[in-house]
Amino acid sequence: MADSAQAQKLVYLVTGGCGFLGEHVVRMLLQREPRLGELRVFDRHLGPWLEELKTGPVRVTAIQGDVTEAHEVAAAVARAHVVIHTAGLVDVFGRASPETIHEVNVQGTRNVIEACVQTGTRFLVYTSSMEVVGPNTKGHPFYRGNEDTLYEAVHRHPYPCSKALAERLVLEANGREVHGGLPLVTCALRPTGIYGEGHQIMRDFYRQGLRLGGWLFRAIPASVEHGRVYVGNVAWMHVLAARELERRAALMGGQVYFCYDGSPYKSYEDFNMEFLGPCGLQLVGARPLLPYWLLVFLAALNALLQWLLRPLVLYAPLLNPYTLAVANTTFTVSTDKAQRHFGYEPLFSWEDSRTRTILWVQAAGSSAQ
Ligand SMILES: NC(=O)C1=CN([C@@H]2O[C@H](COP(=O)(O)OP(=O)(O)OC[C@H]3O[C@@H](n4cnc5c(N)ncnc54)[C@H](O)[C@@H]3O)[C@@H](O)[C@H]2O)C=CC1
Ligand SMILES: C[C@H](CCCC(C)(C)O)[C@H]1CC[C@H]2[C@@H]3[C@H](O)CC4=CC(=O)CC[C@]4(C)[C@H]3CC[C@]12C
Repeated sequence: MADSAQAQKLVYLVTGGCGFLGEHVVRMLLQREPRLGELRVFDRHLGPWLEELKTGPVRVTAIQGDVTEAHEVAAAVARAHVVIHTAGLVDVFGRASPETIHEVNVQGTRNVIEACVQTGTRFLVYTSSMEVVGPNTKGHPFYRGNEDTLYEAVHRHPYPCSKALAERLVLEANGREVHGGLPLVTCALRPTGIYGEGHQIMRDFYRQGLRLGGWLFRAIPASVEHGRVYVGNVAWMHVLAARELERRAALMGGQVYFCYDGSPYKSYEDFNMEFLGPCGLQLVGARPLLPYWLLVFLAALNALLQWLLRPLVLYAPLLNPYTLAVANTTFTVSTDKAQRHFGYEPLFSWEDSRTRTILWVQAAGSSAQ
């Protein structure tokens, strides 16, 4: 990736490239990375849509593999210039065991780092999460904070614990000598709640609203702000960070960046209504319909039922003590660090992001009828 080799075509690897974010990163690279020569898409479950990408000018290599298998990761990383590591087990509902979440998110990330070191890949962008910071177990608000905001990050849930550990591994690996003698350059991007085309929870809320005759019921006070960011902008930020890591290695290496764009600050439910409203749903209640103590009780009941039923069936509803705490705690970011460090500007305006998401919800909803 030296200046003298401007014309050199680069090999990129995207782990988790068939997930919600990963697919957008893959498509964004193909559209907006002129130096791309080969794109390797690594995932445990490959999507059929990859086939259509194989007919374009860039060589697209689909690799079915598991990040917890070090040899599979090493084979995929070999001779890649850049790795974008988005693969992860996103589970805050108790579907997977804490051990599995740790294995995929922490050991999987360790495998990616070691593969870079062994094979001589120098540039690694890691998809971290706002959850690395908070909300913490004490429910402290994080109001329009940035990467330097002091906040007591206390985690107990396996998902944020695993993301925090993995992020630390990635940042500590910055500067390690890779095969060939040059230093590894790493950075971590921390999206807040991502929305956009492919967002399964949004689709589930839409279907639930349709089942309830077009109504959704407010559970969280409108005053609780929740940070959200459009998937296209998160993908764009990954592409830009990956592109700039070499030129700005001294500045960007070992750094974290929140993902942000022009999406408005709103409560989780009011924000969802920006898309679900135009699709015909209504949110009932200016205030939560149930008292908070009752939600806490129901969340605890769900947790108990999940535990009791586990030997028989997987019971994993949206409401549990952890999701309630996250949804009910203000967490919003306000920063320009990515702009200052690598020239990031959102590619999609809020209006574009909103329109694209509405069209997707409508299509996803009608295909479910
Ligand atoms: N969805 C969100 O709101 C946020 C997500 N993130 C992070 O973004 C990344 C992507 O998340 P999403 O796209 O939402 O999730 P997703 O579940 O849609 O995508 C994750 C992808 O990783 C793959 N994967 C899982 N385990 C694997 C394994 N053992 N080996 C290989 N591939 C494996 C899955 O098959 C899937 O395609 C994750 O690292 C997540 O922690 C961060 C902040 C917010
Ligand atoms: C499922 C929650 C909303 C339901 C609340 C209820 C039952 C009261 O209506 C979601 C609220 C906030 C979401 C999380 C947040 O966006 C931050 C995240 C970051 C990640 O890295 C992964 C996903 C998530 C934890 C996200 C998960 C769903 C919510 C808890």
